[in-house]
Amino acid sequence: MSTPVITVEHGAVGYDGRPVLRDVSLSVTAGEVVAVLGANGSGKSTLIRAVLGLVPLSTGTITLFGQPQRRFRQWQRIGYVPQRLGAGGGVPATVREVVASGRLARRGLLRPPGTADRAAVDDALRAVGLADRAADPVATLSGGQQQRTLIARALAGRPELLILDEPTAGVDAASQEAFAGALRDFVGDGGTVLLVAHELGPLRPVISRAVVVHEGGICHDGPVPDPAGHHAEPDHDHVHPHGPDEPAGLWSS
Ligand SMILES: Nc1ncnc2c1ncn2[C@@H]1O[C@H](COP(=O)(O)OP(=O)(O)OP(=O)(O)O)[C@@H](O)[C@H]1O
Repeated sequence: MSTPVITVEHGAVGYDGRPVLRDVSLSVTAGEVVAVLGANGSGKSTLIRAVLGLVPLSTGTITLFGQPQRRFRQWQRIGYVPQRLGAGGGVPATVREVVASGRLARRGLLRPPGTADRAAVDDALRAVGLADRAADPVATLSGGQQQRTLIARALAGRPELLILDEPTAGVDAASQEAFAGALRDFVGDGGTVLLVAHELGPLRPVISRAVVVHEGGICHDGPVPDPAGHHAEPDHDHVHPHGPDEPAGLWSS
């Protein structure tokens, strides 16, 4: 069997002494698309930030591509798209410039972009359906298109593992479809994906496994669970309390 791309063993994370994740174990193998689901504040972002080494584990271990995280130096193998901070107004850069910045770790700051860099940027723009917007300032794009630009930036680095925090939250349907297609191509080329999501929408057929975080632990690891009955309806507003046996807010809270 191939070496897992990500292994978390008995991982715990706390902020200011307050535990957020307790005894979390997770393994992701090459070619998987794993969705991390769970209610607001359950610790989904914390889990992927721990994998990326952005927050330290208080106990437990993480390995990346078979190497202990603390000794891992090949961060260019991983592309990361953080949670969107809202409309990023005032960014004067063009779409191409933002996507090209995803090549910096590969080529080094002092070397001018070469043919391979330009090809990687073109491929990434095409993958997310933004080739025709390459010359436009990012600020003139819709929120969904801006999010696609950030995904293209991560893809331009030609990572083997893509980690995304709520890539489709608040994103228009066309962008969600474009992103699902880009993910499918990325995985078809041998990539591995770990993403946080609230609603899977068009991503659902691309997801191979779901991990549900609940009260600091993983309460489900397996096939994508069905959103229970009316919870799947877009206008369901979650004003009622959840039943005792339902992982509260599986899809949203
Ligand atoms: N840097 C931080 N310092 C202190 N507490 C934090 C920090 N980041 C997150 N938390 C807290 O840790 C808990 C888990 O947060 P996290 O962002 O991991 O949850 P989440 O499941 O990703 O939530 P959401 O769906 O709202 O993005 C929350 O109670 C949050 O307030």
